Amino acid sequence: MEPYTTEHSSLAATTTQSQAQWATKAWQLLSLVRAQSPLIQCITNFVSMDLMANTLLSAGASPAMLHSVEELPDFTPRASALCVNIGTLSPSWLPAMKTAAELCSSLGTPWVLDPVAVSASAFRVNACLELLRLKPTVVRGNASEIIALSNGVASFTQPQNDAAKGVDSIHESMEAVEAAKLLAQTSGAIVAVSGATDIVTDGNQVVGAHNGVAMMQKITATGCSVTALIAAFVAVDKCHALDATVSALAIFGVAGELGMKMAKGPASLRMHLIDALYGLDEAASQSHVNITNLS
Ligand SMILES: Nc1ncnc2c1ncn2[C@@H]1O[C@H](COP(=O)(O)OP(=O)(O)OP(=O)(O)O)[C@@H](O)[C@H]1O
Ligand SMILES: Cc1ncsc1CCO
Ligand SMILES: [Mg+2]
Repeated sequence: MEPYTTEHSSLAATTTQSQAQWATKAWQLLSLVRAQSPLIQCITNFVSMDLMANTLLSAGASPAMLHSVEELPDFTPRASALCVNIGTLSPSWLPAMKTAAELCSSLGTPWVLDPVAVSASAFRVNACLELLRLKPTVVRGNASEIIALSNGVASFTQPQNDAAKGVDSIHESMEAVEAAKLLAQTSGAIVAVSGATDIVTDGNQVVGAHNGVAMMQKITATGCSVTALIAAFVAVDKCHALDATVSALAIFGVAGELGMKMAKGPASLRMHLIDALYGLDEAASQSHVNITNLS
């Protein structure tokens, strides 16, 4: 296999990549994660810690769930990327999230924000707006979260998200394309919307990953976990954050598809998805990764 490095110009982001080229890229980035085992600091919710850490491990990365503000000056500079997730946010956690994000931004370390249930409260919206000011490399949410956050950024108020169901989306990802583009333009982040088609945009280019199975929504924290996987992929290809983001989403989706062949329901899918991610090979990547340029 031809080695993939950030200097590898033939695989630089373009709007005209074929599906086969995207599949090659996704496989090469997964291979880089396995080879480099980037240290990924996760400041995340209590629900997701286990699945997130196991997702990172099975992909070849090295997770560390450190969130004490006292440790950040020592530890965060050693991380290759940071994942911040507000799922079970409380006031005592926010300073650590902000301090870690500030450290990463000042060090040029990529960091990724997951705005879980952002429309649930004014506290969450304000926390996300403060975190967005610290320049995340990527924001990944479900469609309802990205629509709400994009509206919140535009109006600087708590979004009216009439029927949001807590952490679960009530919108399809394709409904959030314009909100994602606006959020990317206003924040400077790559924005990813998970769903049947995962949408990724830099505010101009829009790419879709058409992998995964619907039952992944029935396992809590699959979204949180793919956000951490995005952090691992961006860690090994900092210069192409859009490509790394869509590759991580596609690879996680492929693991879901392969895992589903052996699963009987959400609990066994959770186990088989992790096994499939661990064992995913080049042939499966080439035949299953389904990324297309949507604009
Ligand atoms: N209808 C679907 N078909 C295929 N894959 C899907 C579908 N919906 C979601 N997924 C996949 O499931 C994973 C989780 O996405 P989801 O949108 O459910 O995240 P989320 O709502 O943030 O989850 P959580 O908050 O529980 O972590 C992603 O990898 C996504 O691609
Ligand atoms: C269920 C749940 N509640 C807060 S965070 C979380 C995990 C999925 O986002
Ligand atoms: Mg979520």
